[in-house]
Amino acid sequence: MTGVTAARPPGLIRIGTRGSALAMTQTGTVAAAITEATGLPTELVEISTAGDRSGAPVAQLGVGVFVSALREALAHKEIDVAVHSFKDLPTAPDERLTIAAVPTRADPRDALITRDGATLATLAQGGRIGTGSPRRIAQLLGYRPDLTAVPVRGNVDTRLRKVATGELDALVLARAGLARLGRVEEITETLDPEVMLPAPAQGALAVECRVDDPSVAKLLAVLDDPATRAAVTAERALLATLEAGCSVPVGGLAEFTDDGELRLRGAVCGLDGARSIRLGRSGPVPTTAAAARLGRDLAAALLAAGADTLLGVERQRHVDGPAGARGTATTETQPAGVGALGQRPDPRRPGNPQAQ
Ligand SMILES: NCc1[nH]cc(CCC(=O)O)c1CC(=O)O
Repeated sequence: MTGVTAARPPGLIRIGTRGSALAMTQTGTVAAAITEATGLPTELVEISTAGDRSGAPVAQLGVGVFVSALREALAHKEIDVAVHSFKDLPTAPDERLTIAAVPTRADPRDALITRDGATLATLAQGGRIGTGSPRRIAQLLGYRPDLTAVPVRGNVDTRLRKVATGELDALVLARAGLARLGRVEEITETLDPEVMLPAPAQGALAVECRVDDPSVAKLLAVLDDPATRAAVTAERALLATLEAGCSVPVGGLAEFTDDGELRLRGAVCGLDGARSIRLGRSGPVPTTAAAARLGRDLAAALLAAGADTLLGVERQRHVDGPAGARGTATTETQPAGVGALGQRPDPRRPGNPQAQ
């Protein structure tokens, strides 16, 4: 890929994507929606990311492994638009870029796949369950301490085959990914967020362009779903304030209630699953700033309830003053022995918990 732009047809929108089946499918959907809404032609540009090239566990590769190469190509004008799984985006903003659209989210929950119809409750004692995600491992062990988590990488087919052949007894994947690949029929159980709180922004896409390209930003705006944007903004503000990336056990899910308020649930887990702190908070979110405040407020409440100890991070307790959001809904703090449980594997993110 080069920065050459001269030869393209007028109006052609170049959309960068990872090459995985999941990424190609979701980017194809966004491309079709752009053409539908604007009449402009699109071209998919496949970009290989560090996360695609390495087979190492994502928790070790660090934040942004599926994203950085796409963002560089976008910033350098090799593409006009980048489509990401929103949950793969680092919380630190890229000042060169803007998320011009957050399309309507798919089902954000996690899904369990087993061979014989077993559910998480009925899986055989001591079963081997495939996931390398610290968030999933912690919550699985919190519910079923007898299970063994086995790290898996690779495409969805490879992973599903490991269940079919008996190498694994079960697998946990995002429902949205399976749905986009047309594989929902493989799902044995869609996990209740009370047991398995999804990753912040799971099931949502981020459609990015350059800040200095307002004409493309304007085109993309038609794809934006304000309700999804509000929910994801709250979840991501929670994550950012907890200074957590995709490699630490933090769950977050925001949903609109019937009376139009946003209800945000958050979970911070010790890595061994023995202890987790779950809290909820809801409030009106007339603006995205209010949604972000809801997320920061819930993060502050979680930190005050012991999440800082659980994450193994020493940090200032100070977070924004009281905000518009009302009420703490739920608190389920599992038994406690306060101690040096989850040693945080990844003390990156220097910076300011207020960032974002
Ligand atoms: N980190 C990998 C990743 N990024 C997005 C998805 C699924 C689709 C989504 O959440 O939008 C997945 C796979 C998984 O977690 O099962």
